[in-house]
Amino acid sequence: SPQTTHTPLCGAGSCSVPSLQHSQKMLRGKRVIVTGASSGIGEQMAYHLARMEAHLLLTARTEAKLQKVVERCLELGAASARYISGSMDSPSLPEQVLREAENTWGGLDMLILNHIGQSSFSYFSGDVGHVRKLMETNFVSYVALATAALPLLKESEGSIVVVSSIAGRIAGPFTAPYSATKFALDGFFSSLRQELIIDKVNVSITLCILGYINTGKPSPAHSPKEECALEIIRAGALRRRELHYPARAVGTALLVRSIAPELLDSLVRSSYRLENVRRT
Ligand SMILES: NC(=O)C1=CN([C@@H]2O[C@H](COP(=O)(O)OP(=O)(O)OC[C@H]3O[C@@H](n4cnc5c(N)ncnc54)[C@H](OP(=O)(O)O)[C@@H]3O)[C@@H](O)[C@H]2O)C=CC1
Ligand SMILES: C[C@H](CCC(=O)O)[C@H]1CC[C@H]2[C@@H]3C(=O)C[C@@H]4C[C@H](O)CC[C@]4(C)[C@H]3CC[C@]12C
Repeated sequence: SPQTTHTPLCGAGSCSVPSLQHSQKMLRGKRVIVTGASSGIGEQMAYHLARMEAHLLLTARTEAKLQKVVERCLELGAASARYISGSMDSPSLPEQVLREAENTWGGLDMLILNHIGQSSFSYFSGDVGHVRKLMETNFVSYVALATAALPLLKESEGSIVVVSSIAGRIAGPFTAPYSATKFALDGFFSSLRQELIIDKVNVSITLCILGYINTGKPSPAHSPKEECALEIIRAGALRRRELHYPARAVGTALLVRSIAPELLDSLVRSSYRLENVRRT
């Protein structure tokens, strides 16, 4: 299928699981856009890609942070690194980002969609305006970026990587707007993947279903952002349909949901200390 036929990863009859080194080498000299690259998982993806000697175009709102990330990427060995700052709730930014890639590189190999707007962990406040804005930032801009990138990715037989969450597969409480944006990503990009396969277009779409990742202070309960970032890049390079990270936690939750959804809902509800959750 177009999801798996791009680059032969192992010789006939040899390995079936390509090595980490192999997927890293596959990115040398490739032209990659990473959104939400000024902090967290996106920043770590930029550093891994820099070590792999990729060409990088990074985006986020905060120019001062992007400048520092670009400098570090160049120190780490990026073939080139630049940025565009702006908010992804602006309808013109996705086109601008893709124009920059076309003008500077003449093409694109991988689009990593990772940014998210501000969300809080609280009861739904009834603020429909917030839902609309978050849909623009977390969902519509992903669609706009992928749409603008598709002609270039068709030419290079490249890849789209969509960073989503377990909250985009299993709706727990206190994340209604965020969860809605992540469910929407699954619907859109899984449908688009089907169309690309029907049309024999060799552009892969990898949907990343992440559990809780440590993007702040070190915590044994959360998975490390550095490893998570590497797994996302690797899944994209290998043209996987989905990444589940951390594999065991996400896999178990999805399995329990498919067998006993009400049991899972109740386990999720009882895992929170309700007195700590805000109502506004
Ligand atoms: N951390 C976790 O536990 C989990 C994360 N995920 C997913 O991983 C991805 C990365 O998350 P994480 O690293 O934690 O997030 P962070 O909050 O650390 O980073 C978010 C990035 O998006 C940028 N950003 C924020 N608002 C906007 C905006 N309006 N327009 C453009 N860029 C914006 C931020 O930079 P700036 O403020 O400069 O704009 C930053 O670079 C997300 O898709 C998230 O849903 C999924 C499951 C769990
Ligand atoms: C509770 C979820 C993890 C379940 C698990 O352990 O498997 C979390 C996974 C993603 C989180 C959300 C996220 O990353 C975006 C926001 C970040 C803010 O700092 C807090 C609110 C979030 C909506 C956050 C909420 C918990 C998760 C859904």
